Amino acid sequence: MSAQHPNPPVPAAPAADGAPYDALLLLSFGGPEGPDEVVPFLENVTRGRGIPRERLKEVGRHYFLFGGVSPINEQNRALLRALREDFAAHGLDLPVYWGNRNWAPYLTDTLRELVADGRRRVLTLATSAYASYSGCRQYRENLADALATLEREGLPLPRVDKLRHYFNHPGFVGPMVDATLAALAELPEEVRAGAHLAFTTHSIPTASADTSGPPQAHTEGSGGAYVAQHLDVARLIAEAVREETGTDHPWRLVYQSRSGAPHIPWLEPDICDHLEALHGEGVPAAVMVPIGFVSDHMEVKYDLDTEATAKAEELGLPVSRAATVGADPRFAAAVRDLVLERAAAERLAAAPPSASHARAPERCALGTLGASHDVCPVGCCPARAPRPAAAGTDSPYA
Ligand SMILES: CC1=C(CCC(=O)O)c2cc3nc(cc4[nH]c(cc5[nH]c(cc1n2)c(C)c5CCC(=O)O)c(CCC(=O)O)c4C)C(CCC(=O)O)=C3C
Ligand SMILES: [Fe+2]
Repeated sequence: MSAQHPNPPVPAAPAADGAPYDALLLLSFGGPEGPDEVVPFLENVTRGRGIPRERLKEVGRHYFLFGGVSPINEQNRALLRALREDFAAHGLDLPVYWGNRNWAPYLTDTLRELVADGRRRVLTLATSAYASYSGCRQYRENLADALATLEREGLPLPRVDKLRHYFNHPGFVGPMVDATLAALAELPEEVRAGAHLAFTTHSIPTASADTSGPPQAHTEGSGGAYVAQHLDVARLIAEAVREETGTDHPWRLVYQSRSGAPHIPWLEPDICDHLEALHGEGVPAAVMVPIGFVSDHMEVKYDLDTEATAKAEELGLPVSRAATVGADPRFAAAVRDLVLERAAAERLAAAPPSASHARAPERCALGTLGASHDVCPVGCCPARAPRPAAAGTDSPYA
């Protein structure tokens, strides 16, 4: 076609260049989509993780309250659509695939499909914005496991990379600022000005928080990169809200969704204890802002909208809850920006020193921490029992 055309038409704007990548992989947690799927899903999640039986029964009950359906898969389908629309609208010709850690579509099946389609260079977007074992390295372990399966099956192995942490990207923070303003507006007017902001994220064992991020950030009792990154986002949102409303809403980073044995220390305070403390201090209202999550999945729908909201009602404390970014077009645009940034960085790394066309990409980031590393170094967010992890310096795969 175009090879025979004497004068191929020049595109009006240069197409966005995703090379060397030939696929984006949306990698997420997965969730059940019916009552029969709840128990097998929870077995997948908790295999070998030492979660008490009682806690499992309790968490199963949360899913059954919602008909056995987690909202997370539908939310990922919406994000897929948003990404594909955004890429198409901006000339980024990169197919987007989706695979999960704990439920269908399973990551291993997605990787098989991807190589069958001829894809060999994959960039991964995990639905967790921050550094932690659960939110980063565990996904890298899942990638290594899936690659090991493909290898056993004699399939070609794609090279798999992972996008940097995006907690401080303006396309992630911006929608949360708007959501916080909207949640403030939902509070009764007479308590609004005095409302506190309760930024929430998933609690993790303090030992795991202290070793989150690259090794140089590992100090006992510090909370590591996990806590530092959340504090930076919380501060950014609180400042933007003050600029917008003219009111200085006091804020705190708190935690939710604790599991594990009671004698093991996890990050505190819990959102419910925090609401009780606020009420005790005479604070008139609170906004819960789940900055730790990318969509309004079960941890948000149950732990905040059901449990914490019931607690607030019992106290007589007016509360509202800010939406997560979900499939916001600004988030989809942020992913495109991160893909193009990483693709440019990979082209630069592969270019001979004399190549003048390869330029260092701009790395967009708000706050005090700067843009995160592209490739997790050795010892980043270590597991209790070391296992192979892909898409890092210590990856057994190229
Ligand atoms: C940091 C973090 C994120 C945020 C980053 C990310 O998004 O990845 C996250 C997300 C999620 N966690 C989820 C569900 C669960 N997490 C559990 C257990 C655990 N999570 C942990 C941490 C995190 N979890 C930890 C340290 C455990 C203890 C056991 C272990 O070390 O693995 C359990 C077992 C039962 C329980 O104890 O709660 C369930 C069912 C869902 C799906 C929701 C839905 O279905 O809509 C999502 C998005
Ligand atoms: Fe979790």
